[in-house]
Amino acid sequence: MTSPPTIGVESVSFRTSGTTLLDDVTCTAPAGALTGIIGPNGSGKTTMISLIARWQKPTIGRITLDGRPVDAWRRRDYARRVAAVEQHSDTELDLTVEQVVGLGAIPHGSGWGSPVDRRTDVTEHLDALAITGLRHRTWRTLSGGERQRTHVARAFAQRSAVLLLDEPTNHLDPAAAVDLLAAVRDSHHTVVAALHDLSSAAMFCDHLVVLRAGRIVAEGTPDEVLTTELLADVYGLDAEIVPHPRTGRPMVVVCGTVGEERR
Ligand SMILES: Nc1ncnc2c1ncn2[C@@H]1O[C@H](COP(=O)(O)OP(=O)(O)OP(=O)(O)O)[C@@H](O)[C@H]1O
Repeated sequence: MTSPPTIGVESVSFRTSGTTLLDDVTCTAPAGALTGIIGPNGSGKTTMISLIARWQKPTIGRITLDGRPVDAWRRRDYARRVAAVEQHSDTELDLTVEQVVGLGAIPHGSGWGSPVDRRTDVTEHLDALAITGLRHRTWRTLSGGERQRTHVARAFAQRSAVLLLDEPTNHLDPAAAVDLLAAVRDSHHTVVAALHDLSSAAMFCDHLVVLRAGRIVAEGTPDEVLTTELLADVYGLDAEIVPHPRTGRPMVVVCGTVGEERR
């Protein structure tokens, strides 16, 4: 794996079908860190991931890896450098878990069903996501959470420097969600993850970017960003931020919602 880059989003706007989905967004995902993109439904998190993944192009502005614009890479080289897991990614083919994870190596030219070192590689990623026991299970027999973990193992197998994850803890039970985010955080990728769960964002992210209606509202460490005022303003949540009794990291304690007048 090459060294993880810093991702720069520079004055990016994205418009489609006459609608502005992102409006003059500037933010950074620091190298080797886990950056969480948070914000209410429809605030532009998936759009941001799709632009960094190069699935769509910004209408204005640019996105860079270590200062180099993302469109400067050939498609195959970019696929080696950046692995992405979509929110509703699925596969039509009824592959086994081992084969799906092996698909991650395709940008490197080896594909699945190949030699012993590839099997070892796949085993390592199955272990990291605690799905070794599912190795020979076929896709259609997997639960939502098992599919999600398989997709992340596939992204690990891509041996890229950047991981883009759209709601990676979707479908996961609490322990599986914690294990997945811990594995991602410890993976030494530059990670950008769209997250809904504020407790997970507070616990695992090094850096947070907050979106509302396609605009950046705040950016910084969880300590800097997660405040009672911000959660009331952006989400309409009545919440307290208290230090975690063991780690000291901020913890979001939701008490209810606030009235319209406070938003
Ligand atoms: N092709 C499109 N044309 C018009 N509007 C779109 C299009 N695609 C997405 N949108 C709108 O853009 C906004 C941002 O969508 P996006 O999926 O990026 O939000 P999100 O923050 O990921 O939402 P969620 O948390 O619900 O997944 C939403 O209001 C969505 O309805």
